[in-house]
Amino acid sequence: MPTFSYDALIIGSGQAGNPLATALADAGRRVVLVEENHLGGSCVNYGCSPTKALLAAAERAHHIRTAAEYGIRAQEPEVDFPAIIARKEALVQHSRAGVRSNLTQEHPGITVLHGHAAFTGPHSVRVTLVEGDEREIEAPLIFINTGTRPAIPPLAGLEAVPYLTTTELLDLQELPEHLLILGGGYIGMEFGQMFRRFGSRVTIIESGKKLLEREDDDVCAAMQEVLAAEGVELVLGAEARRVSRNAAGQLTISAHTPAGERRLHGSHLLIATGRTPNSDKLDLSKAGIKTDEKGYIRVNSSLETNVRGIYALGDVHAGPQFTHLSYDDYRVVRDALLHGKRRSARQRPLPYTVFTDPQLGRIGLSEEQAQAQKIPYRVAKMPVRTIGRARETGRTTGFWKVLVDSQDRILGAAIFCAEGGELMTMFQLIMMGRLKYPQLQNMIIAHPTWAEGINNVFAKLQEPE
Ligand SMILES: Cc1cc2nc3c(=O)[nH]c(=O)nc-3n(C[C@H](O)[C@H](O)[C@H](O)COP(=O)(O)OP(=O)(O)OC[C@H]3O[C@@H](n4cnc5c(N)ncnc54)[C@H](O)[C@@H]3O)c2cc1C
Ligand SMILES: NC(=O)c1ccc[n+]([C@@H]2O[C@H](COP(=O)([O-])OP(=O)(O)OC[C@H]3O[C@@H](n4cnc5c(N)ncnc54)[C@H](O)[C@@H]3O)[C@@H](O)[C@H]2O)c1
Repeated sequence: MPTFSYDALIIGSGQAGNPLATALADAGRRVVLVEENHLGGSCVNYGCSPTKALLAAAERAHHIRTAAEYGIRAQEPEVDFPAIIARKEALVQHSRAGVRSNLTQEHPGITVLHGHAAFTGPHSVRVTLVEGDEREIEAPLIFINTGTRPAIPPLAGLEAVPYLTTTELLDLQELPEHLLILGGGYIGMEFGQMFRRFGSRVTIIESGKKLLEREDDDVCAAMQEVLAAEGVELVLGAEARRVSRNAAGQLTISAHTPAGERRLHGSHLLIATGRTPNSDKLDLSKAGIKTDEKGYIRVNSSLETNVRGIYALGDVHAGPQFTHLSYDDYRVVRDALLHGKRRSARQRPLPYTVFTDPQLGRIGLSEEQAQAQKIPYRVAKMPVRTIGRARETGRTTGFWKVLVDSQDRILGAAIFCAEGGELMTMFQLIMMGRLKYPQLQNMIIAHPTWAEGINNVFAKLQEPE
């Protein structure tokens, strides 16, 4: 097997690996990047970007269906599902080609290998190329950015039925007549509303007592109300025991629920019960790299593993799994290695958005987290319908909930509102700038915008109940 030496080896073309490869190459390092599947990783190929393209189509269908509320007569939209998938695929191909061009034509200093990487020693890796050849790569710096894959729960009968994960669902050509979704997390909620709006019947089966278990009860209740109002069936606190398929192809999940035993029927089944790290096929033990009990690679605050010179970035180490965090992992490592600036990957702000309609934009502490941490707070909660922009656009569902500390600074916000992700980012900026809420109450804000809510939300500040 031929051996090649590089300054840096990146395993996985994820949201950290790609920019790190180009930054290192720009700094004159000889870099090799190994990817076993598509360049661009999950976000580009089967995560954020394709799902948001589908959600945009679903939202368009919803707008047409509700057009009469605005005095526009429209027919029930005809959903051309293969065309929706084709639009998504065009976007994916375009993005993937952009990543390829950046890593190859624009950065000839990077060697891109299409194959599977596994460790043979602390600083050596065997790459099994898709064509079948093998080569040994040695590098003093190795970055593992191999992400996750869908976790498949131990559900009796699952191996005998044709279930889907998001990866397969994104390439489906027929619209499911009735989609059963096991798991009511981010994927369950986004896909649940999306497929309901495409015209499928949807049942979400969630083991927890509420959707969005990390959020405050009022936020969860509001999300559940929105989904239920659109006709998504929610089966919460459900322990799925078995799945089966009859001769006609109908699927049935038998579940123990608070309302007793239930048999939930559907035409398709999406498994959305979380993710599992792609660390098990890396032969980490050959390099002595340690993982936690779930297989997530252990790292320190600089994202270095227990083996010097080997780093883990993105979802393959424990913690929240978002594109923007993986990208920030890249910045942490880049700054330390190329600019001599150390920054901890712990204690970072964690903004995130659930891309339902309305969106849930979240930053900082929830009320339950503030209570658990015994941080004194007051809470301001304002219904979205009090914002002029909401009434004008007819998007009055939701509320803003903002927590303020004893020094009048913002502790956190839950913005359940049209464009909630964008509006949440304003609160992130306010927190970054350490502004006090009275400074915001008299700020001149262009009228009529959603942002005007900032002037008024704090009028409702209350001590917690
Ligand atoms: C359906 C869905 C929707 C999502 N939506 C959002 C969203 O809206 N916003 C958001 O912030 N996040 C979202 N996420 C999460 C987001 O996609 C990930 O957090 C993000 O892509 C970070 O991934 P990463 O950088 O860790 O690696 P990834 O992007 O997962 O890349 C890892 C790469 O490593 C490759 N690989 C694995 N093992 C090997 C090996 N041994 N050798 C060679 N290559 C290997 C894989 O093929 C893969 O390409 C979504 C995820 C899913 C599944
Ligand atoms: N908008 C976004 O940022 C976005 C969108 C999609 C996905 N993602 C990322 O992808 C990751 C994976 O998403 P996900 O929705 O699969 O995971 P998740 O962890 O968000 O939710 C999984 C849900 O499945 C439930 N569950 C687990 N086992 C179950 C079982 N046997 N039966 C019924 N319910 C069960 C859990 O209680 C949980 O509510 C997320 O952690 C998130 O970081 C992000």
